[in-house]
Amino acid sequence: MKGESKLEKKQFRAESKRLLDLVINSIYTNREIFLRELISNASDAIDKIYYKTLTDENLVFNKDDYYIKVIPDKKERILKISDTGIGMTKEELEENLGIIAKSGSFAFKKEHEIKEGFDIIGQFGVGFYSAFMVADKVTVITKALGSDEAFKWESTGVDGYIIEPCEKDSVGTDIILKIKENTEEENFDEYLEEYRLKYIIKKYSDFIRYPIKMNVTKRKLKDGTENEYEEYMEEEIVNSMVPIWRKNKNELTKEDYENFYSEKHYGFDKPLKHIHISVDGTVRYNAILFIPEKIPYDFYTKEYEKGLELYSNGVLIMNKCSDLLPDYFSFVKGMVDSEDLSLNISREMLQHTRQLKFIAKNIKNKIKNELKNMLKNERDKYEIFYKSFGRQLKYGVYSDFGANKELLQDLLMFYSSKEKKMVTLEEYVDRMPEEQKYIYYAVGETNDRIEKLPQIELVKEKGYEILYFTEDIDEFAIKMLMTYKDKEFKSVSSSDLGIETCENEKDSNSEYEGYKEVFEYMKNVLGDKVKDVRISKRLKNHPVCLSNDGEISIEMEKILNTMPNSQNIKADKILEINVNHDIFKTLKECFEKDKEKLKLYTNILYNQSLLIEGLPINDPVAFTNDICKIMI
Ligand SMILES: Nc1ncnc2c1ncn2[C@@H]1O[C@H](COP(=O)(O)OP(=O)(O)OP(=O)(O)O)[C@@H](O)[C@H]1O
Repeated sequence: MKGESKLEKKQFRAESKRLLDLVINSIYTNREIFLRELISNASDAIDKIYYKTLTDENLVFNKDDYYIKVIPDKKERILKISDTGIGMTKEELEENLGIIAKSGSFAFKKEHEIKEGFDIIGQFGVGFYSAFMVADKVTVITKALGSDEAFKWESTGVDGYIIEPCEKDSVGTDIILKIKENTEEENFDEYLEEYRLKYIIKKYSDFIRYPIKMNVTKRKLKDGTENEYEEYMEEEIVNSMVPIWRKNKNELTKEDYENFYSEKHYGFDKPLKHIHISVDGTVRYNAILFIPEKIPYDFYTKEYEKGLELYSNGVLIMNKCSDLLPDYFSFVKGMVDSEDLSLNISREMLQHTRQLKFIAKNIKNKIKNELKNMLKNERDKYEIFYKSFGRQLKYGVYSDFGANKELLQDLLMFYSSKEKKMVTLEEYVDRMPEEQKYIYYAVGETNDRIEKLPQIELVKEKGYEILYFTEDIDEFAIKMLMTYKDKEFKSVSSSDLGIETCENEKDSNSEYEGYKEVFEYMKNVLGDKVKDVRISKRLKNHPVCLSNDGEISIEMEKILNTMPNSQNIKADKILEINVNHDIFKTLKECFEKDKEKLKLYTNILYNQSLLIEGLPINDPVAFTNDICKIMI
């Protein structure tokens, strides 16, 4: 044996050199994942032993004998990752670590025709080399199952590797990394720090199914003293092994989910609702999703990143996989773990999105159903949710040209003039009187302000319910929706309300005929500020209001004009005059006797109608001067 121990320095194969360079410099965006890769390899190696014991009756798998140990040595700048897995023979060392991108695990899988339910993570054969991102030199000491020889593989990177026999007592593999010296840009010391290693293990490998052990520093009171402490080392299992999402729902309490929510830093609040999904179909996956109670501070900003954590068989692949959530459910937090994902080489992105698409669609429906159930059975909770995230659902109705409106329409709620609380569209439509043609809504800054709008008088008098829209997005979403259960939406400010007034049309028209000139004159005074001046059919007590013709409402004009690059979009405004109000007599008198006064009054009335609408007055100084003129 010893006679053979001539140093065999071998070159990596040519294509491997280039690949090694690629691994070290560009495949991974984050150095710390080297530990995830090495731990995944160790876990695979233990899986392989386990698999052998299933098929070889001479072997027994004693769970306690199988673990991974991470041992940092700050002084020597050494980080060692040991496992009690299957180990490698000399040939396997040569094959697996001499040719980059040759995955022994993939070959093992093929060779043993591994069936469902038994999963080995490695498949590309590059993970191991990520060690060179943090180490100058990597040494592998390994003894294969069933062999009494051990071998050492050593490399400092692109210049090749050596393999020589060595001593090792037990079956398994030690990966020994000589950690690089710090540079100006990079702090490599952190990969020797206990707390940092623990953090990385927890982050990426918490759910590896074998124990990952580490000796950790603890403190205790020194014997015979009252306040002197001494440090000692104790072995600890760092990972939690069985992930909560693989547990049976019945075993878990609300607190378990809440703890998971805060451990994972999904939010500082308590989740309003959790959804635990286990799917065992064509694509198998487990997921735990949360609907938060409170809006994350950056939720309605550009900085907010939606997405779910994505695990492949217990190993974290992506922190925020945005493809898993549609924008309208971007408030959902949580994770997905699947055994069936096709990963790409760095495990950072997914090569094929078919499985991911399937999972995303599934998740979307689950969230929708959960929200529907909440709305039906836990109304108070739903209202809390809606207060925080209702706006996002409305954006969902509006965006993508209304592609998701059907899915979301039953989740919408608005404040009702009648019920004095939030109601759904279904509730509104179900109690509509038979003769009511439209779903009426009014737009304003607050419910109180809408309540006082002159425009709502007629609809209210008719006894019809009005939905109050107080958020910018509301009217845009509703315009996209167009109808709900075949009922069209109608703004109380639109020129045609579709309500038959009590006075017959002829009467009011003849009245209009009589005063046509007055309105024509007023229209001329206002020029193109308004499209028309008309008799109001909706006003009961108030003298004037604005309404609009066409698709763009006055509220929409307001919102559109606050946007960058707004094209000064204008609603077609109608100045409506209440002919039953005394003001009308005054206007008529002025028309006959004092045209200058009629001009003055017209401008004042117009500006008043703007104020009621919450629109800016073009010339506030002129307006106050006009008011003064009538005071003196
Ligand atoms: N600790 C270990 N014990 C036994 N064999 C190992 C160990 N580490 C690596 N190997 C062998 O070396 C091969 C190459 O490892 P490497 O991490 O480069 O690729 P992989 O795990 O197969 O794929 P991936 O790129 O997905 O990580 C593995 O497939 C495995 O056969």
